[in-house]
Amino acid sequence: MDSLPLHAQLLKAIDFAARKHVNQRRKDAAKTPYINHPIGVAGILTEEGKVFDIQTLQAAVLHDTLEDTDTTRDELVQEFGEEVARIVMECTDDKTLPKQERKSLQVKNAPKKSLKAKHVKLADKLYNLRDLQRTSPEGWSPQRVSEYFEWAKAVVDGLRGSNAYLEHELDEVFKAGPNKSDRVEESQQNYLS
Ligand SMILES: Nc1nc2c(ncn2[C@@H]2O[C@H](COP(=O)(O)OP(=O)(O)O)[C@@H](OP(=O)(O)OP(=O)(O)O)[C@H]2O)c(=O)[nH]1
Ligand SMILES: [Mn+2]
Repeated sequence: MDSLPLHAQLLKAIDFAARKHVNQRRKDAAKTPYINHPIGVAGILTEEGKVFDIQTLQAAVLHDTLEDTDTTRDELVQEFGEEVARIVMECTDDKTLPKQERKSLQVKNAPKKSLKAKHVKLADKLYNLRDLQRTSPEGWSPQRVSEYFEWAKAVVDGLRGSNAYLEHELDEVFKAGPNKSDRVEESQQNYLS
């Protein structure tokens, strides 16, 4: 594994995640393939966070495999080594817990995460919040979207001090709030009328 060039190590993670998420879709009306999300999270890390560490990028691509597919920790250790497996574990919620408890544990545990896991978590939240600004998942009320923003802000506050670029982008998202796309549409309508 370590003998592969870095770009091949990253491709291996992308291929692994794509096969694991193959039958999953995002919750948007267009049913976007789920894999767009982990790849986008890794893209945010390089293009906006200036994070180029290979283990962090592999973990970003793999970050939802333990939580949302049949992937095991051992499999990640075998394929990608202990450090990548550890970062993915740090980004994984215990789905056997009730949802409210999972959500409060994310807030409570955010400051205790390793720097690499904090980077992945910041990029994950940034992707999901922008996705919410773009369109609501099917069945989500405006109140549920606002609550997600409020909760995500509490998690992000616990991750601060780890990447100024990502934190700045998140501040912009929080400043605009959940209805950004509505306002853009309105202003475009005004402009056209
Ligand atoms: N905004 C948005 N999110 C979607 C969409 N499709 C799937 N998701 C996923 O849904 C999760 C947020 O929804 P919730 O109802 O709060 O959480 P849950 O799925 O864990 O119960 C995120 O999980 P996560 O990545 O594990 O992150 P986290 O929010 O749990 O930290 C996000 O990736 C979509 O179309 N838009
Ligand atoms: Mn995610």
